[in-house]
Amino acid sequence: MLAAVQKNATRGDPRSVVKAIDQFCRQKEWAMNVGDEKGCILDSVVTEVNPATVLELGTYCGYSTVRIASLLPSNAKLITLEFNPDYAAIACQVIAWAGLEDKVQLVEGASGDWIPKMKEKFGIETFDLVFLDHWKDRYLPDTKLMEECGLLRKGSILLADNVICPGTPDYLEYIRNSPRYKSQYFKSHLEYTKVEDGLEKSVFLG
Ligand SMILES: O=C(NCCCCCn1ccnc1)c1cc(-c2ccc(F)cc2)cc(O)c1O
Ligand SMILES: [Mg+2]
Repeated sequence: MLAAVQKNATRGDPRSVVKAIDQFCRQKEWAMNVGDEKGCILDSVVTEVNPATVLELGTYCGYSTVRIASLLPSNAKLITLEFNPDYAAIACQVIAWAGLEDKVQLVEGASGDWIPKMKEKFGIETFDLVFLDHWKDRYLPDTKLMEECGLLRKGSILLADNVICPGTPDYLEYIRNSPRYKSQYFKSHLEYTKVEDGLEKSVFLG
């Protein structure tokens, strides 16, 4: 995938990086990027929220990192957490090829360890937008942890990938029944397939 980006995408052109990855995943080898269809929904939410601070849980190869960072205002900060060192190493190069390294802080490690350190390590007060795309059984515990750490403010937006496939049943049940969130489901498809999947957008009400 990285070779395809370096061969087919223009340095410093995030859209060409996104296009090169989508082309590779459609023609050569499926990969678990959020993809072009759900990516458009992600783009519209990022544009609407116009966030100054973003947390991405699950960098993988940096596809959604590039999509989000390319839409951020110049002073905005995107912190992206990746547990797998091999994914992180690729993502770092993909983000650099897109020319977005100044907007992105790629952190390697476990979300459960890093979320409590966000304020002290990165000077973050609260996140305007959180994109959840990591282990599906971590969406719920990490959301509760963000609440406990005071990282969400009235109006913070959580956008969760894969709520249907592979699925995040405990997270959906919690977020849709909690009086502290207002949720909306965006029906779509699993990246590069016809299988149903979707994004759940939730506003923290404080
Ligand atoms: O597992 C996924 N993502 C997490 C990857 C590891 C995250 C590591 N990490 C990062 C930070 N903390 C922990 C994922 C899976 C699929 C999928 C769907 C159908 C299928 F048949 C196979 C796979 C589709 C996605 O869109 C996904 O996001
Ligand atoms: Mg995903």
